[in-house]
Amino acid sequence: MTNGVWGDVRKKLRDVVGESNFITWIAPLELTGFRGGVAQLAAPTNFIANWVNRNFADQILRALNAAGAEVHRLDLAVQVRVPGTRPEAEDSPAPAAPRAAAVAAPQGEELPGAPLDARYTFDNFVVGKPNALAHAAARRVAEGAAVTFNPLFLYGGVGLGKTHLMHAIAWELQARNPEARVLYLSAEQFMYRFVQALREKQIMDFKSLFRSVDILMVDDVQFIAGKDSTQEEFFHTFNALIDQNKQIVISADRAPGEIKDLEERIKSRLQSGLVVDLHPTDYELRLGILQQKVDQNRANYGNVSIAPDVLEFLAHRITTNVRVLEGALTRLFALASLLGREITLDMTQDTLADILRSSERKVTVEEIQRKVAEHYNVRLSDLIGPKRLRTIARPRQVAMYLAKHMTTRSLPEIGRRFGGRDHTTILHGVRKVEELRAQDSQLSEDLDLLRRLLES
Ligand SMILES: Nc1ncnc2c1ncn2[C@@H]1O[C@H](COP(=O)(O)OP(=O)(O)OP(=O)(O)O)[C@@H](O)[C@H]1O
Repeated sequence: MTNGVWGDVRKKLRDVVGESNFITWIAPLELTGFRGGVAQLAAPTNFIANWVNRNFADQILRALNAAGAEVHRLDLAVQVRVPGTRPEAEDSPAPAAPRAAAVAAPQGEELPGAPLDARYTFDNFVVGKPNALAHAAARRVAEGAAVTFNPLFLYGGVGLGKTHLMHAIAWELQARNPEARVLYLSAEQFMYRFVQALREKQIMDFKSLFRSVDILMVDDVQFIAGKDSTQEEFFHTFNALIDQNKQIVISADRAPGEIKDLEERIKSRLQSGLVVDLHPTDYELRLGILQQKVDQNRANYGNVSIAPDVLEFLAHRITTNVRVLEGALTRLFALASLLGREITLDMTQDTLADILRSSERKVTVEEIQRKVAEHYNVRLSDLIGPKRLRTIARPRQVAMYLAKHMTTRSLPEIGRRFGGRDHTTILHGVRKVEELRAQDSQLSEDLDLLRRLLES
C-alpha cells in the first residue's frame, strides 16, 4: 500500500515543488507506514528531516490526502543510511550542500545556497499597501542596475513574505543575467557552512567562495545573534562585499536595532542601507492573496467551486499571517475536492474551526482604552472618568464602539469597565459612533487605524 501511494505522491510532488527541490528534498524520503492518521516518513539526515518538515510538510500532506491516504500529520524520522555510505552524526551541523541549491555559479565552484521555491516569484507576489515599499525595493534590486542601497534589509513578522521576496529577487536576477553569481541562503545555513569549513580546515575556501558572489542574500539573520564567531565571520563577509560594491539583501523578523545579542557593529552595518518593513496584512491584501491562491489551488485540485462570501470571511477572520491563510484555503480545497462539493461558508466554519479559534485575537477592553487614549492624546483616567468635555467624550465613545465590536463583552460588562456606566450609556456611545462614521471620514480613518493597531 505504502509503495503504491508513495509512487503517486512523489510524482505529484515533483510537479508541485519543482525538479530541483524534488531531487534535493523529496527523493531521499521513504514512506514507511501509516498509523492513526499519521504518515511516517524516513529521511537520511536530521537536516533533511527538519527542512522537509519546515518547508514541504503541507505539500506532502496535501498530496498524500489527494492520493487517498487519510492523514493529518507527518512524522519524519531519521533512518540509518544505506550500507556503505559514509556515516553522518545525527546532530551533524554540516549537511552536504544540497545539489539543487546551487545558484548559477559560472566561475567554477558551486555556490552553497538554499533551494529556491518555484512559486516564490514576483508574479505570484500580491502587492498591497502593507508591503508596497518592500516590494518596490526588492524589484529595484532585482533589476540588477547600479547598487543604490546596500544592504537592503527587509523585516517583518512571521509569514509576511520576506522569504518570498528574496526568492523572487534571486529568480529575477538569474533570469536577467544567468552569469550573475547569486547566492541565497538562510543565516542558519551560513553558520552550518562556516562550522563545516572550520571543522574541515577549509576556512580560506569558505572566505573566498562567499567573497566571490555578486549578490548575497541571507534570510532570517536574527539566527546568528549570540553566535559569536559566526557573527564575526558574517561581519567580515559583509564588509568585503560592500567594499566591492556587491549587493547584499538581508531579512529578519525585526529591525536591526531590535535584534537582541547582535553585535553593535553589525547592527549599524545593517542599518546603513535601506531598511524596509513588511507591515501586517490588511483586509484588502489578504483578499487579494486569497484570490491568487484560489487559482493556484485550482491547478492542484481541479475546478472546485467556492461560494462568493468565503474569501471575504477568511480575509476578515484570519489576520495572523499569510501562511495560515494559505493553509486554511488548501484544507478547504482538499476537502471539497475529496467530497466533490462546493466550498460554502458553513463548510468553511466547520472545517476551519481550530484555525478560526486560534487566530481570534483576544483584544481586551483595557487594551482598547489604552490605545484610544494614546491615539487621541488624552489621559486614560479621563477616558474612563466622568469628565464630559467633548475632547474626552468623543474618544470615550470611540473606545466604547471598539469594545462592542472587537470583544465579546456585553454592554453591562463594558459599562463596568468604563467607570461603572450604565449599559444604555454604552449603547448610546456605540450608536453615536456608528452614525458619525458614515459622515466623518477622519473618524472612519481613526477607527480603521485603531482596529489595525489592536489586531496586530
Ligand atoms: N504578498 C504576498 N503574495 C503572495 N503570497 C504571499 C505574500 N506574502 C506572503 N505570501 C505567502 O505566504 C507564505 C509565507 O511567506 P514567507 O515564507 O515569505 O514569509 P516570511 O516572512 O519569510 O516568514 P518567516 O518569518 O516565517 O520566515 C508563503 O507561501 C508566501 O508565498
